[in-house]
Amino acid sequence: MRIAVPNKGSLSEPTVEMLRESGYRVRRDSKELVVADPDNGVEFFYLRPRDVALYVGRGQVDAGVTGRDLLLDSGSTAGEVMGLGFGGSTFRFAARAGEVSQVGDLQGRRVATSYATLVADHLRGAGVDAEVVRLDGAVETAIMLGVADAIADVVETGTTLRNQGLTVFGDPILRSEAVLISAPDADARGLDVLHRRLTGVVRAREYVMLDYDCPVTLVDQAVELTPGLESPTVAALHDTEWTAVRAMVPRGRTNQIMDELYDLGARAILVTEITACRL
Ligand SMILES: Nc1ncnc2c1ncn2[C@@H]1O[C@H](COP(=O)(O)OP(=O)(O)OP(=O)(O)O)[C@@H](O)[C@H]1O
Ligand SMILES: O=P(O)(O)OC[C@H]1O[C@H](OP(=O)(O)OP(=O)(O)O)[C@H](O)[C@@H]1O
Ligand SMILES: [Mg+2]
Repeated sequence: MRIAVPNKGSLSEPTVEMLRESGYRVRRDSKELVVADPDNGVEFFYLRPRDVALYVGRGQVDAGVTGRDLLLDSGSTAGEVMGLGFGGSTFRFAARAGEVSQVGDLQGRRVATSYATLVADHLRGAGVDAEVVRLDGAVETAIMLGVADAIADVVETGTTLRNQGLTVFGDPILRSEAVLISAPDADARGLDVLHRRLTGVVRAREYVMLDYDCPVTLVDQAVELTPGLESPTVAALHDTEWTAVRAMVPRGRTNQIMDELYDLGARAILVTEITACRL
């Protein structure tokens, strides 16, 4: 089983971290390009994020991690297996405020981007005939320097656009995140294990483990707030008027649930991270 991993850029470190949490061997320094993990029967290839989809699409590696936007721009036949919940961004058009306000206004004009295939496909789909100017990066500057009338680029916080006095227009072209991709003829067993392990980490990040003590008389109300997955663990305490409850709760609601439990009368409410799981 061969797996491609981004060697640089925004997706690299979070991917390495996720693979580590999934029990795989990862590189020790950023110059290592190939890492053998014989215990798991895997070889990792650290490649440019943009090249991952090409290798996977040609079947030279079985699977890889890249951005959905990079996958679509590559034109590769690799397929998306799952979203990994990090590296989130939107892909958007932007221009100087007032100059271009909808995609139709791009007719006959110039759009700078590092994602030329993705943008050309989108413009074609919208029936707009515009010149796509392919740049390597820092595309926000292309308007100021007179190379383009608009840009299409990754927007995460929007800081880069704001700094250049640019405003987004039109609907987002794409919502992207890091994705696991696979070759059509990938090693099915290896891919299955990888998929399951990554899912275990992605799901674990969506939850935390909550432990608390609750008066026995209130336990039914408490477990309504923390129903867990199948059912919460309810265990006896030495003091028979109290009981201990343990349940997974959605991470995003942790503090709200803690407040509600406290108001109800629960005490010693503790939150613990879950690093991996099989649900
Ligand atoms: N703030 C961000 N800037 C750029 N890409 C981002 C950002 N957040 C998430 N991404 C995602 O990272 C991928 C691009 O990674 P890539 O390594 O090519 O560029 P990068 O992170 O901008 O690195 P660099 O430009 O320094 O080489 C895309 O899938 C993109 O959606
Ligand atoms: O919305 P923001 O949080 O500002 O992030 C988006 C910016 O970050 C990336 O640039 P990067 O730093 O990778 O430089 P590059 O354009 O040279 O790739 C991307 O191309 C945008 O310019
Ligand atoms: Mg970049």
